[in-house]
Amino acid sequence: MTSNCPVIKKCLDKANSAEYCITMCRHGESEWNQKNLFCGWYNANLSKKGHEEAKRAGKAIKDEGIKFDIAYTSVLKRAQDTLNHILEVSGQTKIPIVSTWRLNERHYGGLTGQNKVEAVETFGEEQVAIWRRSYDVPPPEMEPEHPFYDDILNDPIYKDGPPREKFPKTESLKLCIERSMPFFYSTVIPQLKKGKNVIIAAHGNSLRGIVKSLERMTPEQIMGLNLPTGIPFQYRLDGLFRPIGTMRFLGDEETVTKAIEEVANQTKKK
Ligand SMILES: O=C(O)[C@H](O)COP(=O)(O)O
Repeated sequence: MTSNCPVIKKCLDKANSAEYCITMCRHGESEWNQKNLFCGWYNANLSKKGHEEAKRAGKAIKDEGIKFDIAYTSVLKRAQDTLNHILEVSGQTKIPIVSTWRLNERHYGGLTGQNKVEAVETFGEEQVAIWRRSYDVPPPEMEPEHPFYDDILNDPIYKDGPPREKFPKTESLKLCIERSMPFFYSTVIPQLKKGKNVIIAAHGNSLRGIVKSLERMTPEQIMGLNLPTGIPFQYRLDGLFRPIGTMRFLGDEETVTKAIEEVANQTKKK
């Protein structure tokens, strides 16, 4: 794209010249992933397999010689423990880590704690697929009598937010993006602008929201995106933070494809 306007030309030159790289990774398998339960804001542990996945993610980053200046993660331990494994294995435990609820998994509302296959038996495959992968249709709200309502609302990990009056009862991907992307643009992008190497360790849907925003995907396109647990991926970005090419996973294609299919098929009977 070209322009004779000096201001536009300067902007285009900047966009075409600058290049940034950001690494992101969904947490390793959690104990609730292992039980095939909707998890959302419940603070589940990593499973044994999830710890191993996170260590493998660290090895992949170490083998590529990727060095970070700063790391971002959610307030949920499955993402924080994944990040710690990555930084320990790749020998960079001294970098600053910022944890924020804004990078939390999307809140799964009343589905939290439900088995995904049983949810399909109750609500039907199409409805569950819409709740899992659509852009703006949230699952049913988590009501005060929900078995995990108090555990989540009163979890001390939320002492710094969100405020009680804005504490979510459920989230669509759109609502998740509305609290994650302001953080991304106001906090993460400025670090990239300063030439810092950034890693974000977060969750399947909070990362889908970042990918949708970066790639300017339509609601139809984002429906088809599933992210595997514990496999880092990178974007190269131009001066306007638009992706140069698509996401690149740090793993062999067969492993990545199989892991993505497993996520997509979690609602199917084994
Ligand atoms: O929160 C959860 O249940 C999972 O981490 C994401 O689940 P999904 O892949 O069904 O959205």
